[in-house]
Amino acid sequence: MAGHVILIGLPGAGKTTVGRQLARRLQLPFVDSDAVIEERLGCSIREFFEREGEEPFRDVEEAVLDELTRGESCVLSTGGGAVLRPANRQRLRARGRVFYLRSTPEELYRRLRHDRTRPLLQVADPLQRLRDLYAVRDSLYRETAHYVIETGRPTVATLVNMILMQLELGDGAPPSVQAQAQAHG
Ligand SMILES: Nc1ncnc2c1ncn2[C@@H]1O[C@H](COP(=O)(O)OP(=O)(O)OP(=O)(O)O)[C@@H](O)[C@H]1O
Ligand SMILES: O=C(O)C1=C[C@@H](O)[C@@H](O)[C@H](O)C1
Ligand SMILES: [Mg+2]
Repeated sequence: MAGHVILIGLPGAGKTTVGRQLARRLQLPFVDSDAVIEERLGCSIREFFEREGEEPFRDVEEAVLDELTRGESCVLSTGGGAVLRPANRQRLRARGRVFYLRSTPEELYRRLRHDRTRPLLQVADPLQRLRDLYAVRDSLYRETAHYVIETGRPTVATLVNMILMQLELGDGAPPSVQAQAQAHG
């Protein structure tokens, strides 16, 4: 199977965790755009955010996403904010099969409540922050994605299988089949 498999979703959605296992199953390289960005910046995203602010970070992110989606086929785990810029949304959708790993803000909070690495969540009320991010971004993820995968209950291994199943359905799968498969989440 040629082409990029691209995972999008909020912080904690499982893009890195699911992406690594999926890449193993597909025998494709796994690439985490946040890791590539940090390599390029020579510091953590958190440090860069604190020093330079969000827009300079988004500029680097857009350039890296453009580069990675023009490169060799891989499973690409994107940063949570990758869908914020229209140019990113168009490129991701045009250059790969895009999966939105969807979770509720409450579930994401349970997964990340002890995390100190995600800059957007270093606030007094991280749950409210996740709710705010979800309110803004859910529609952007849906607009970008070819498939929505509900991640609340299945194990990571099951999620990987669900994605593999969707990939085997291929580009020509009728919307009703896709919707049915989505509903199994
Ligand atoms: N489907 C899942 N069920 C339960 N826990 C999960 C699931 N997916 C991921 N996790 C856990 O949630 C945490 C965050 O997962 P992960 O780092 O993969 O998210 P991410 O989408 O890559 O986040 P970010 O956008 O911040 O990089 C990890 O501790 C991971 O083990
Ligand atoms: O949700 C976001 O906007 C972000 C998520 C992370 O993956 C990083 O890309 C960065 O911390 C920004
Ligand atoms: Mg990640």
